[in-house]
Amino acid sequence: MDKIRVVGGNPLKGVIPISGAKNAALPLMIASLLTSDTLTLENVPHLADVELLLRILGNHGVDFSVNGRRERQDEAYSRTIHFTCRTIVDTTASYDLVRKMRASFWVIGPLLAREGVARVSLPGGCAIGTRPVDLFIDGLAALGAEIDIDQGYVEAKAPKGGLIGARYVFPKVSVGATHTLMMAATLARGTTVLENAAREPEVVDLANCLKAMGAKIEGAGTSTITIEGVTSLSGARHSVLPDRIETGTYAMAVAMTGGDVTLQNTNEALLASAIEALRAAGAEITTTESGLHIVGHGDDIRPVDITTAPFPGFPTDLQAQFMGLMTRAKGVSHITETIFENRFMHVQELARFGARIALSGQTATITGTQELHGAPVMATDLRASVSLVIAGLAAKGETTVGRVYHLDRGFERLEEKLTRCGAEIERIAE
Ligand SMILES: CC(=O)N[C@H]1[C@@H](OP(=O)(O)OP(=O)(O)OC[C@H]2O[C@@H](n3ccc(=O)[nH]c3=O)[C@H](O)[C@@H]2O)O[C@H](CO)[C@@H](O)[C@@H]1O
Ligand SMILES: C=C(OP(=O)(O)O)C(=O)O
Repeated sequence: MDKIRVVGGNPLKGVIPISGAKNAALPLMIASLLTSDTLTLENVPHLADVELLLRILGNHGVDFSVNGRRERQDEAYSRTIHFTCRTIVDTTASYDLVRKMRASFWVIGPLLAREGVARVSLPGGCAIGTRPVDLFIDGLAALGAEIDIDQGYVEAKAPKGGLIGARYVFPKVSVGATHTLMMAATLARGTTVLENAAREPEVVDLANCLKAMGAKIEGAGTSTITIEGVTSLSGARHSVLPDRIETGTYAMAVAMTGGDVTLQNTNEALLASAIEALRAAGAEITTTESGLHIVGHGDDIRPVDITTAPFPGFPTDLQAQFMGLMTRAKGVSHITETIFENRFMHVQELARFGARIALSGQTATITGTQELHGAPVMATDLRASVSLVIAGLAAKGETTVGRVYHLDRGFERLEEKLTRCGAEIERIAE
């Protein structure tokens, strides 16, 4: 199993191109199941989750072809992928594949909408909480689907004539259930109104792509989304939006190492709450023509309290990285996690660097220390693992991070991007 070796102490300096967002690319790829025409997606990141979803979609009957492109060294490796699903050949998504990635469960919406039937294994994904699927089941049932759970599979059947538009109020904000119900409703008869819907930029990106395919959707980006069903969708060409979590992660790495970096192909509006927290911590952040310029003061980080919340709140996917930053703050900070009940697995690993963190319920209290020391640590999930890499960049001495397959799920060319900014980081094959 590969490891990442980091020797800390170098401030990051240079340019980092931001890739297309994993969490937008996945639902966009799934949308290809809704049409027999070709959906072309540009700026698709090269990640393990994307490759796995290509396999899953292939099993359902999606043909795809990939064009790679990288014109300049400082550009992200941007891929354009053409997806064509002339007919759905299998409406079952198996345990073997779906258990590896939460988002693969979302195929249930398009399969049901287009074929009237779907059998999808209960999902897996990062072990950051129990992550039930009750909202998907209740929402699809509101659209008229009959749903059973049998042997770990959700079996869904649409009424004769297809799903029927309805009003559904999410009892809790869910990104995945919003994506899934929005996709399902595009081909339902009549109007669907989703209330208390997720407002994440990835939901807006999916809605924009679905609209380009002929769907009638209003209100994406607000908590009420209205979808008027159409009889069929066509192909389209769409570019995946920039990865706001990758943006925030590198911004925090720069703040923590006291660097000076331009993040290209991204924008502040995607992560305003995280930028506000970074500024409060002392990082200087300005908007450039095509991205953000960050200057960090690694020995002068101010403590900042944050609480994670659905967009536009502070993203849970940046919580671990912000905790890494706070371990070097001059004072005490508090981080409260409200989205996932078990998303503090990085705490015991950060402690190996000499960080002082106390946990009480859903709140971590971090007492900053000026000096972190490199250590062997273990990645536990995607965002936790990158918090260990950035702590390693700021620590004195050598760090090795085990189980890097977590990182490969969501960070495109991490070592390359960091090396080009002066970091001493390499992958060791074992
Ligand atoms: C691939 C992808 O885009 N993953 C993101 C997505 O995950 P994902 O879509 O899985 O997260 P959700 O927004 O659904 O989860 C939010 C909360 O709702 C709960 N819930 C969700 C569905 C349900 O049926 N019942 C229920 O109780 C979850 O357990 C969690 O406590 O949004 C999360 C929250 O921003 C991010 O951390 C993930 O990176
Ligand atoms: C938690 C994440 O992914 P998933 O929802 O696929 O587990 C993530 O992207 O941080």
